Amino acid sequence: MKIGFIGVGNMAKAIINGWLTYGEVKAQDIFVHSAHAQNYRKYAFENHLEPVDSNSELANQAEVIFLAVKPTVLPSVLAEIKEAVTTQKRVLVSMVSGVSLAEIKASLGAGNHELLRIMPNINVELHAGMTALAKGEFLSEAHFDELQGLLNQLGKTTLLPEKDFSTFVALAGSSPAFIYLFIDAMARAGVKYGLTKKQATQIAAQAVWGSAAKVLGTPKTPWDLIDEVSSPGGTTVAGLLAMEDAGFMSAVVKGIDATIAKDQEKH
Ligand SMILES: NC(=O)C1=CN([C@@H]2O[C@H](COP(=O)(O)OP(=O)(O)OC[C@H]3O[C@@H](n4cnc5c(N)ncnc54)[C@H](OP(=O)(O)O)[C@@H]3O)[C@@H](O)[C@H]2O)C=CC1
Ligand SMILES: O=C(O)[C@@H]1CCC=N1
Repeated sequence: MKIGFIGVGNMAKAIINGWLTYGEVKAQDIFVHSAHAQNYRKYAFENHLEPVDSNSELANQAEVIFLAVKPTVLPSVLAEIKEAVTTQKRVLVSMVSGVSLAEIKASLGAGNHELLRIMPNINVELHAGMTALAKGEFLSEAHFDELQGLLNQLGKTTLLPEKDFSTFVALAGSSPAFIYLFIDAMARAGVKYGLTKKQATQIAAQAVWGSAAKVLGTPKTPWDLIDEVSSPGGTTVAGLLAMEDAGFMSAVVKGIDATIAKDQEKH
């Protein structure tokens, strides 16, 4: 399957790098175009991908087209590729946050366009991603199975109604940044008590990684696990109560609220 990427920024590169690392998709089957020739040509050259001169030419060459541009750029991109997508019956996969399948369909005009909306996160590069999928009404089962198979190789996927995509953006699309913030805050506290930033960051990141693995591998709830770590009269409960006193849980929920509100703003 020949796969094209319109936009080769952070998210597109994470997906492409994830596939290339384990050879799931051949480099010569990946076509790329972005706003600046020096960017997409350099990346294509370094990774033996196929650079293409325009969005419309990419739509002529690739059977499946991943839309990996910012929401504000999407309307002009869809206008450029509309003819090729319609006449050549291309499959479109949009990872653009806040833009529904209905909006994409409306921009493309008449035709039974095969569409898939996805919301990946940056961890796909390490095959530890979390990606939501919403099928367009005309997407064939065969194309859906093939694309889900490719995305499953990059981590976990889940089918999700589009109405829940904004919540998913907060919990998985944007949340790596929130978790980096938590790791950095822990590490900074380590520095306060004399550790080097490098060592403190490694210690905090390993603790987060192991804790996430534990949550994923047990039927117990996080609350059960919190109790297992909290010895009576011990250090953990003292730390937990001080964090809650400073509003830890409501700070997290406020961050999620703001992320969802931003995703739902019209562009
Ligand atoms: N970053 C993330 O973790 C996630 C991002 N997303 C979504 O993915 C999309 C891309 O995000 P991200 O990769 O972070 O953004 P970046 O800013 O890193 O990349 C945007 C890309 O769009 C390209 N571009 C801009 N204008 C055009 C155009 N007219 N035609 C073709 N390409 C164009 C840019 O080109 P150039 O490089 O040449 O300037 C760049 O490669 C967004 O909609 C975002 O919501 C979804 C989930 C997670
Ligand atoms: O910040 C953003 O808008 C995108 C969506 C999810 C992650 N990055």
